[in-house]
Amino acid sequence: MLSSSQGKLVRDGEDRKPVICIEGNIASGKTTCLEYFSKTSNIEVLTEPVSKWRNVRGHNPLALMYEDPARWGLTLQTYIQLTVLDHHLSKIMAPVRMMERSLYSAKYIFVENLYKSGKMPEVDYAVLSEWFEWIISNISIPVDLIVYLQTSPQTCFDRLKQRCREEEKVIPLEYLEALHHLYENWLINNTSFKVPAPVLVIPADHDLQKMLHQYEENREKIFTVPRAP
Ligand SMILES: Nc1ncnc2c1ncn2[C@@H]1O[C@H](COP(=O)(O)OP(=O)(O)O)[C@@H](O)[C@H]1O
Ligand SMILES: Cc1cn([C@H]2C[C@H](O)[C@@H](COP(=O)(O)O)O2)c(=O)[nH]c1=O
Repeated sequence: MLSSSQGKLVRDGEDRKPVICIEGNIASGKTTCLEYFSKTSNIEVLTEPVSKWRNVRGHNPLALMYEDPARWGLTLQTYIQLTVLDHHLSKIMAPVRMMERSLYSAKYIFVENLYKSGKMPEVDYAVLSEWFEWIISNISIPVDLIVYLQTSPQTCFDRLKQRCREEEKVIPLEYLEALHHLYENWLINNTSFKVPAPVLVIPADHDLQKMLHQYEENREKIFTVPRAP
C-alpha cells in the first residue's frame, strides 16, 4: 500500500530501511554476489525478476527484444519498468534489503542504449521517458547505496557464454561494450544522469575466490551505509 508524504507516494507500514542496489553489466556477477550475501542474517535479497521477463502469460519479451529490438524494445522495457517498480515498492521483510539493479539502471542503461544505438524509435523512447519521469517525480524510490561491480566487457562476454542463457546467445561483445560505457559514464564519470545514491566500486574481473574475499573486505562499508534522507 502507498500513502502520501511530502508530495510523493511512499510505501507505508514500516520504517525506512536501508536499500542497497547491486549494479553492473550483464553477467558481471551480480547474482553470484547476492547469493553470497544472502547467507548473512538480517538481510533480504531480491534478484531481478528475469523469469517474468522470459514468461509473461506465455510470451517471452526478453527473447523477442533480442530477436527484433526495434519492434519489441518498448514492450520489454515497459514490463521491466513495471516489475522493477513492484520490487522497489514491495514490503521490506528484513532490516536491510539488497537488490539486483534498479529502476534507474533499466532506464539510464538499457533504454538509453536501445535509443542511442538507433534500435528504439524516438516515439517509444519518449513514451518510456515520460513514464519514468512520472514515476520518479511522484513515487519515492529510495536507494541508499549502489555497489557497482566494475568489469571489462570481455569478462562479461566470457561469463555470458559460460552461463549460456538461451535468449542471450545472440549478444555480441559490442553490445556489452556499449552498456559498459553507459555504466561508466553514469556511475564513474558522472557525465550522464543523476546518481541516486553514493557508489561503492568493486573491481569484478577477478576469479570467484578473490571476489568473495573482496566482498568480505567490503562487508562493513556496505552494511553501515547511512540511510538517505
Ligand atoms: N568471479 C567470477 N569468476 C568466474 N565466473 C563467475 C564469477 N562470478 C560469476 N561467475 C559466473 O558467471 C556467470 C554470470 O554470473 P551472474 O552472477 O549470473 O551474473 P549477473 O547476475 O551479473 O548476470 C555465471 O555462470 C556465474 O557462475
Ligand atoms: C534491467 C534490464 C535487463 N535486460 C536484460 C539484459 C539481460 O539479458 C537480462 C538481465 O540479465 P543480467 O544477467 O541480470 O544482467 O535482461 C534488458 O534488456 N533491459 C533491462 O532494462
